[in-house]
Amino acid sequence: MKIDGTHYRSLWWNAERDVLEIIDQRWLPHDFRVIPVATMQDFADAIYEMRVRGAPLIGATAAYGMALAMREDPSDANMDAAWTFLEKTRPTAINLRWALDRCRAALRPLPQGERATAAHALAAEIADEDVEINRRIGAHGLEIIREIAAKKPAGEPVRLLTHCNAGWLATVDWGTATSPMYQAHEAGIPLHVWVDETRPRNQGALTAWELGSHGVPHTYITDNAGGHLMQHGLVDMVITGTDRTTRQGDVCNKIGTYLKALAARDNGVPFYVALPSPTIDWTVGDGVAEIPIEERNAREVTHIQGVTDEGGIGHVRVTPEGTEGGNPAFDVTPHRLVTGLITERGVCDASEEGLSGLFPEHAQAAE
Ligand SMILES: CSC[C@H]1O[C@H](OP(=O)(O)O)[C@H](O)[C@@H]1O
Repeated sequence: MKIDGTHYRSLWWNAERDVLEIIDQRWLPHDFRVIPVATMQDFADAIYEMRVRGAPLIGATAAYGMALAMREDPSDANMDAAWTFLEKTRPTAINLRWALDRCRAALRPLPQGERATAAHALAAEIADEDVEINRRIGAHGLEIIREIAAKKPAGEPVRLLTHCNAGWLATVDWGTATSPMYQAHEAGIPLHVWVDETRPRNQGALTAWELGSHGVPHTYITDNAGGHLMQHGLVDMVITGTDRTTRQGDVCNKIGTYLKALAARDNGVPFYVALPSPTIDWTVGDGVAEIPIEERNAREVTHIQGVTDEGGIGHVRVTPEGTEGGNPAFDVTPHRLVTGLITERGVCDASEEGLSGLFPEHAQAAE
């Protein structure tokens, strides 16, 4: 992703300072701050406080956290302690556990003296893989956008609606839902993106910041406007990310996604989900019944963050003093409402057959 002409990933290893550096997303879009992640507590805070956020980016961050743990103490006991310490930071995005499990499986068989080097290499590999997975998702999603564009008068934009930020900032690079947008834009296909604000943390502002940096036309809308826009034929396609998709294609994503899917179905608008395979939880069938939904601090709902008149970043309370807030951070869209899953291996139906067709190695393992 380019920021003022400079390419950035969302996290990177600073070899000179021998430390992981991240973009601290808590202050975006108003303030671009890069911070080091130097201790295990820094890693836990970075994930829980959403300094880094987004399922794939959380996974890559956790892998670097395991690498730090192996530098500090490469014992089995510390590996398990690091796994537990990091895994408990956020319960819903499966990429966190996926990355920690992958690290532990790769490191456990190694002599302790080799673990720190191997862990660091694996974290870098997971980050690089994420970039390539998302690039491929973009290429497959581009073809869907291209098909929609071909049916429109020349020059008329393809109108996409997206919820939350499944963008470059939610991954190491490209984004998942935004990758097809970036690639379509670069291919010269006219786009217009309706960007859901996505209360309560307003990750839509991150998406607006990204799209603006990339020159993609967009409009920031309230979460409740999408159904109206679809009713009036102003949306050609909905595309979102996911934090965990089950083997039968149920999609867990930011709270409010389910409502968008319902409106899309009611208005005949295709609803696609950009799905990197590490976000598939092959152990879960029924997402509504089985996926743990993170309940975050009510202050995220009772207050809102923004730039104050003095130019600083502050919070204001939007509710009466003493009003209780409820803050489930995700919901689950049943696979019946999903038009298709855009993975790095291609597009498939949101079904066990669809996913096992693209990922037979997992289907066989489950038998
Ligand atoms: C590419 S996955 C992004 C996914 O993660 C977001 O959640 P959060 O901002 O709480 O980490 C949101 O659900 C996005 O769709």
